[in-house]
Amino acid sequence: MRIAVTGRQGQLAMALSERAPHDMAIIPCGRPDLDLTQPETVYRCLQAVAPDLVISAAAYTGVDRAESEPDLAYAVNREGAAAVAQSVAALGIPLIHISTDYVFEGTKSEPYDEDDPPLPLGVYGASKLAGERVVRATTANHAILRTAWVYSPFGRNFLKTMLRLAKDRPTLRVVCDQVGSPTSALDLADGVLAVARNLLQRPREEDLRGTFHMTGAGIASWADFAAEIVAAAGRHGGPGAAIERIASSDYPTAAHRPANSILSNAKLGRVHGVYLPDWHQSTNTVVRWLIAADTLLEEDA
Ligand SMILES: NC(=O)C1=CN([C@@H]2O[C@H](COP(=O)(O)OP(=O)(O)OC[C@H]3O[C@@H](n4cnc5c(N)ncnc54)[C@H](OP(=O)(O)O)[C@@H]3O)[C@@H](O)[C@H]2O)C=CC1
Ligand SMILES: Cc1cn([C@H]2C[C@H](O)[C@@H](COP(=O)(O)OP(=O)(O)O[C@H]3O[C@@H](C)C(=O)[C@@H](O)[C@H]3O)O2)c(=O)[nH]c1=O
Ligand SMILES: [Mg+2]
Repeated sequence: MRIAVTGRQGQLAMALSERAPHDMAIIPCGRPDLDLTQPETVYRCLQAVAPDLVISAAAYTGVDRAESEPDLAYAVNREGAAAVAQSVAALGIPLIHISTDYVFEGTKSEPYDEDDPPLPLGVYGASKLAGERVVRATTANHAILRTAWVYSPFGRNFLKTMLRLAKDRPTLRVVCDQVGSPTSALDLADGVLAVARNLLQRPREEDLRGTFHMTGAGIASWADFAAEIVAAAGRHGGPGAAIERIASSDYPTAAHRPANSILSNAKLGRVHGVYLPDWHQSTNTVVRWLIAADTLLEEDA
């Protein structure tokens, strides 16, 4: 199976290359060959790659930056998604499109289901929701997978920020009134590839198509997640720090974020038979990986 993935250095794109089994070839497609802000490059690139399926992993992911760059956020997350969706429709192949918990307002007291009404609080979430809508309107042969709080050894993420800050500071101030499910990009890659296999092997099953939630098992506040990150760092000889639990009102940011980001993964399990592991163990795995890599770098120097 040939699988084209948009984005080269993105967390999920890197994790997909890392985790793909031998019968799946991952072909990363990125700038300048495939630029989501240049729609004509998208079809040209995907047609040349001639994949069996496309995973749309590239996106504008700067949540705070998007508030002051809405045009670019929409160009990538809506128009770029449209270009990918039109290309897969023309090629007659399935699409896996990745979306986010930030399409929700976060006021529900229970985990969000796929058919709960979205109401994004910021530009990033609104642009991603616009991308979902254009995918649904363009090709029926899709799975939209909403994930959340992605961390990995690659790219930029909260886990790496915490390890970096812990090197310089005795105390990290972290919000405790936003809850969600931290999701390792490596676990996410396994889940996405399992869905890809289902879509390719069962082309006529409509139930496998549509919108699904896919996050790590278990829940945490950002402060809980930070505490687990520094605890894992302590176990593996990394930097230590105390976590001060604060309210979102004491950590002003350009974008508002949902208080409840918890997504129900029940439909994904029932329909696709996919279950991601609990975030605690995966956090430990990623922290250990990063500290080992850092130690190697220091030995090189
Ligand atoms: N990170 C998170 O916490 C979450 C992410 N998501 C969604 O999951 C998906 C994967 O996220 P993640 O891997 O973390 O993203 P990253 O921010 O790590 O990577 C984004 C990727 O998008 C690429 N990209 C940005 N602009 C363009 C463009 N104009 N043309 C082509 N490529 C572009 C980047 O390219 P380059 O390699 O050149 O830099 C990069 O590879 C995204 O759809 C995101 O919205 C959903 C929930 C949580
Ligand atoms: C760095 C830092 C952040 N925070 C807060 C700010 C924010 O409310 C929360 C998370 O901050 P971040 O900016 O790292 O995370 P953020 O960019 O909001 O992460 C989001 O990214 C997009 C792409 C998604 O799709 C979401 O699922 C989610 O993962 O933690 C602290 O309280 N203390 C800190 O030192
Ligand atoms: Mg951020």
